[in-house]
Amino acid sequence: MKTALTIAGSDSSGGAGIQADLKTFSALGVFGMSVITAITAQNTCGVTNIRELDEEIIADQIAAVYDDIPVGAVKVGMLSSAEITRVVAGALVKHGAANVVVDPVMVAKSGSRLLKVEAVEALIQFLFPIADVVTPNLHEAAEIVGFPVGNRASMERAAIAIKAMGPKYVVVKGGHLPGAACDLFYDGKEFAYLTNERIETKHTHGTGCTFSSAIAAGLAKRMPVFEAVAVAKRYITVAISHGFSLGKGVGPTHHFYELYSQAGVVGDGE
Ligand SMILES: Nc1ncnc2c1ncn2[C@@H]1O[C@H](COP(=O)(O)OP(=O)(O)O)[C@@H](O)[C@H]1O
Ligand SMILES: Cc1ncc(COP(=O)(O)O)c(N)n1
Repeated sequence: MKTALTIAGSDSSGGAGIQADLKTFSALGVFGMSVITAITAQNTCGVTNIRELDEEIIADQIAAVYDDIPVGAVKVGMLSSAEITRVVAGALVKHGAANVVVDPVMVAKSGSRLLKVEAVEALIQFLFPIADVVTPNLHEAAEIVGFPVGNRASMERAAIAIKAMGPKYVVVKGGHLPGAACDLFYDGKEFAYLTNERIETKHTHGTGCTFSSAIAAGLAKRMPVFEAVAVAKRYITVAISHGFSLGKGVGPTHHFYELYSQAGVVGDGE
């Protein structure tokens, strides 16, 4: 059985964070494990409270998993603070983590901050150098590089600047661009665009979490990185096209094994 670990925040409404990650792992036929960094009181309308866990229990969760179970890939999501970021990076180094996907989660779709402004520097300093893939959206890319990112030319400049911070691959997500949903993949040499038609829906809660977990699932299945990203792009497109209205606000993406096997996104799940 292939395994993947998510290190992220809990979303009580089940659409994003740890919950979206575990649903994605399951739908893609990978055994999911989780380390919780923070608990959000959250629903489709927004985040009403955040409680960070202390660094000791975060490090102990990571040790409990790595000391016992082979981890095929790890996805890192919400880290909340600079201290948590440092502890997670240190633990991943200590345990020799491989196939590290970092989704630099900063702000929820509803506008609440999920990573303190002063923690962005720690993310760049401690986690980017050990990341295989980093997956910023346009807003996160801009906050990381310090210039606006809003079209293909600036996405390419941002990808080059982020690559120089240490990750092996960068995917700048263009979900917030006008027009097609166009993501930029950069390996340090060439750019490749992964493009799908924009799906007209407001139900996009958890899209970034789902996409980065799907990449981790592909890496856990030992796919080459570009293939894992391409499969994740197909997965997120199907997940958004079956997104649905739940609650009063922004509904979630859909994760259902049968759907993905019919769409040819997953095999037999090994
Ligand atoms: N309306 C949409 N239609 C199709 N794909 C989308 C749509 N919105 C986002 N995506 C895709 O979903 C993934 C997550 O992107 P994005 O929304 O930019 O990230 P985040 O959730 O971190 O803000 C990307 O592959 C992006 O292209
Ligand atoms: C706990 C948690 N983690 C991450 C997100 C970002 O969600 P999205 O994938 O919609 O950007 C979120 N809303 N809550």
